[in-house]
Amino acid sequence: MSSVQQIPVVILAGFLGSGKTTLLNHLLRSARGTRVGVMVNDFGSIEIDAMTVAGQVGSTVSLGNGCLCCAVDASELDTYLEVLTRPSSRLDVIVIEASGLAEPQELVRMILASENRRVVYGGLVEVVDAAEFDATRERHPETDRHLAIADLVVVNKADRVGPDELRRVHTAVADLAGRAAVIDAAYGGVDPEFLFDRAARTDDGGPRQLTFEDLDDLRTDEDDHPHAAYDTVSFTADQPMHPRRLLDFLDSRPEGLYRIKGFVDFGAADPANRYTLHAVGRFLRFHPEPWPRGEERLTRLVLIGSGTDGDALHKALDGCRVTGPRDAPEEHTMWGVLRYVPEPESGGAPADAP
Ligand SMILES: Nc1nc2c(ncn2[C@@H]2O[C@H](COP(=O)(O)OP(=O)(O)OP(=O)(O)O)[C@@H](O)[C@H]2O)c(=O)[nH]1
Repeated sequence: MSSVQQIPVVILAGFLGSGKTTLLNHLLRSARGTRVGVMVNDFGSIEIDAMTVAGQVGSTVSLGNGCLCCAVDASELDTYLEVLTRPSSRLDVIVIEASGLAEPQELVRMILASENRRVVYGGLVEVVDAAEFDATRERHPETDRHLAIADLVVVNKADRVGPDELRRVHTAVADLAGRAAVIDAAYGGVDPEFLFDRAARTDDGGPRQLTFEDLDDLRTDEDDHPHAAYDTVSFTADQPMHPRRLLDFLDSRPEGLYRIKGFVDFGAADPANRYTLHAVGRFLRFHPEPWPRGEERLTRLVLIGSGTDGDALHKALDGCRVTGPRDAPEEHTMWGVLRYVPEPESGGAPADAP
């Protein structure tokens, strides 16, 4: 199977004035080497001046720091995704800022249904104004529905409420948000790592290659991002993983476990391929690709969440290892995994749409 470099598409939603643009500007500023493609409804609020505008063609703006912005409405979405996912755009992630009034599930559906093979859904991020939460819910009862389908909720404007009120809002949001991770922030100050992988880019600007240094090198220096506390767990195994047990683990992954990424070795169940695992919120995909020649057969995963129990996650993953010949997976156990492999011709959504 030929592998196609897939680009996560993250949808950023939230009510008018909740702080979406502020968060986006923060992400653009702190993305460092990662090339971010941005789609917004209008350029007005993006601090284009803060960056060097390298060139502008039609409604696409190419920014000096490697970002690409375009102004879209829904009918143009596919066209712009097509442009932004071209290898020549060399983007690592695309963020779509939904307008404050947009129904985010429509956008999520469009991304999941995209026939563009280079597109992979990167999650729905909902921004909530901590100081206006009750009032917003009252005026917009659909808030509850939006939170229920989010993969990550940012309780923004933490600076505008006291610690007790922040805790109360956080808890109320977490109750509504189901399995989404919930993080508090001021001025959108979330670690970009929560939304996308930092690119391990070679100096020649060549295509991005995810390395294990990249996976392991998750910053945890909270001084940098006081409001973005999260936990990461790295897991490595040199025994193959049991497909059914790993799927059981993934199907019941705990609340707050926002992202899982890495490679899985299923051993004799598919000796030819390693499986790239990409989970964001409730979204889960496996992408098989032939083992690179000479590559050590290891499973390596990084799990990122907020309020998760690292020891318990480690233990649960340890329990997914194949312990010996008598523990060999039964016939057909890979079928469960293959349900989460996109169809080669569509790249669309196989098992789980939100
Ligand atoms: N005090 C405080 N103000 C914030 C914070 N985040 C954003 N703001 C301010 O809130 C206002 C709205 O922020 P935006 O980022 O424009 O919000 P938005 O969700 O993009 O708004 P729309 O584009 O209208 O939907 C701006 O004046 C921001 O400076 C925060 O954490 N604390």
